[in-house]
Amino acid sequence: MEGNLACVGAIAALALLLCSYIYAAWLSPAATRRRLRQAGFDGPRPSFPFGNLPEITATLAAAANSSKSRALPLLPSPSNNNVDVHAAVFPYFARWRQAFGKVFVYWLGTEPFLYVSDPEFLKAATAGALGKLWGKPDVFRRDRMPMFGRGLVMAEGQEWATHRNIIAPAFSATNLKDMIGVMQQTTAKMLAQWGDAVAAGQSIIDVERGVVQNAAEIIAKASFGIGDDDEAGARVFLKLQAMQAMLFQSNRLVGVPLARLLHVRKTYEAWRLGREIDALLMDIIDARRRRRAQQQQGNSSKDLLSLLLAGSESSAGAERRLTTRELVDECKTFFFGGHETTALALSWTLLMLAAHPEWQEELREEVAREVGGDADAPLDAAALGRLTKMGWVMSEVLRLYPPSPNVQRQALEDVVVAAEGNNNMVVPRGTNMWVDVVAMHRDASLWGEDAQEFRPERFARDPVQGGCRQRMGFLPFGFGGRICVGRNLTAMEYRVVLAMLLRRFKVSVAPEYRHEPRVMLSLRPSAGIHLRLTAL
Ligand code: HEM
Repeated sequence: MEGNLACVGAIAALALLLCSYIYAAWLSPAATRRRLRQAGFDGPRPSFPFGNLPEITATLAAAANSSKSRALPLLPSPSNNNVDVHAAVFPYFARWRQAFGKVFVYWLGTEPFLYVSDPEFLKAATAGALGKLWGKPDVFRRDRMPMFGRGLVMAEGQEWATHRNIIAPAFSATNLKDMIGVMQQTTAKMLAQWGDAVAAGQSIIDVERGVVQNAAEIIAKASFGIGDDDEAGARVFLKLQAMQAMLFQSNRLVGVPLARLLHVRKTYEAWRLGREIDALLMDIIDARRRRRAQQQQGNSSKDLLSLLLAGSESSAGAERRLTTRELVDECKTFFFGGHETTALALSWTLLMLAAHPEWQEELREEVAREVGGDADAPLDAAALGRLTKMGWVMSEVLRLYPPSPNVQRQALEDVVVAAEGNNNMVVPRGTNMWVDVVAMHRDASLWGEDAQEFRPERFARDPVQGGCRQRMGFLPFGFGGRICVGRNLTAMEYRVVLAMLLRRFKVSVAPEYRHEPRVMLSLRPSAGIHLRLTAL
């Protein structure tokens, strides 16, 4: 009798599981699809359970197969003016945009995505009070957990607001000034290595590789004060890099039900490495807390971790202290969110300056004028702040090659978007939004006929928007309350590294460089950026 009851119980539990699976994987997406169609959103036809992933994969494979002939010209020429980076990195979006316009719906597995490359629509859907109706997509949360944990990038609601209030002040101009020394010291090491290579006759350098490694070291030192001779720090740094490499390789079927089962080994590996990193960071943080307590606030460290510890203990941030666990996640967030993005901005800049020697010379002159020519003298924040032309160049590079090529949201509630002619459109709760930053940044209807060209002077006329015809058309750091918290740190690091480099070397494009930008989380070169360096 008891055996029968247990059997019935197990069958009922299984049936319940099956029903909830059918609801989540099939019925609920089908209802959302109907509602999106009724609201007037068109798009390519999805199939169950992969959505539009097969078409995305096939388009990318076709592009990769013909990649030998697909290198783009760096500059348009009479024989080849196909400089359309957007079509090269997102061929499927480029095709769907032609068919369905700048706003449409596509599906990753059973997850609906509202594709947006129209700044007017974006404003109508997110401005003012509507901003609160959008959170971060659940579908990416699990995949990104090993990198960001519950850090600021992933936090929601009151939790996010509390963390942001404690973290934002750490990135103030005054605090960042104290990090210039670390940036200068680390960069000097990289430049010395390049100098040795050039002196030994190896003048062609993959600058992307060096700049990424340099940025990783800077962020590790700036975030949690890891010194060159710090053993625990060095271990955590190597493991963070290993985790980055591993997550990078796993090409997951986002949104496809049960697809995680295909990646059990990688998921386990990421989890194991994640636990090791967490344990090392916890030790570092606990030791720092103890040191702070002994020195009674007299700690001389000026890294982000110290500032967060101080911020979460001071009266200004007294709503709540960040726990050690939360601090671990924030340190990881700074590492994964902060170094590669900054390094890519710098790498693409070096390429642009190599291809536009007149701008390279302009910046070199500006550095000599404002910062001085002594390569060993300490840099100061005021002088770096006067590098106006360098600021235009940074904005123009972030426009043409935004390291974060998209921004994502998910509707926490039904969102009513006011459309033309009083036709309100309802975006159903749970719908994800994919803002195609690359498409908007290269749209001739927003930027003019020279949209594909490198013209930093557009930011001389309009330093904030670069002359973009719509307010939300330039979004290298995202938008709204969730705009990148680290953008001032990036601006500072960019100026330090570029000023030091331009004083020491001239750069030109090496014959082996192939211009094949691609997207793997970030917008990056396919095989490094090879430049010829000439010592000055
Ligand atoms: C060129 C460099 C960088 C780029 C292009 C970039 C881009 C972005 C973008 C697009 C977002 C999402 C904004 C949104 O959802 O609307 C973001 C958020 C964020 N970034 Fe950056 N970022 C850069 C540098 C950094 C640095 C140096 C750090 C820290 C050290 C950092 C930390 C963060 C954090 C913590 C968030 C989450 C903010 C929140 O949700 O409140 N980023 N960044």
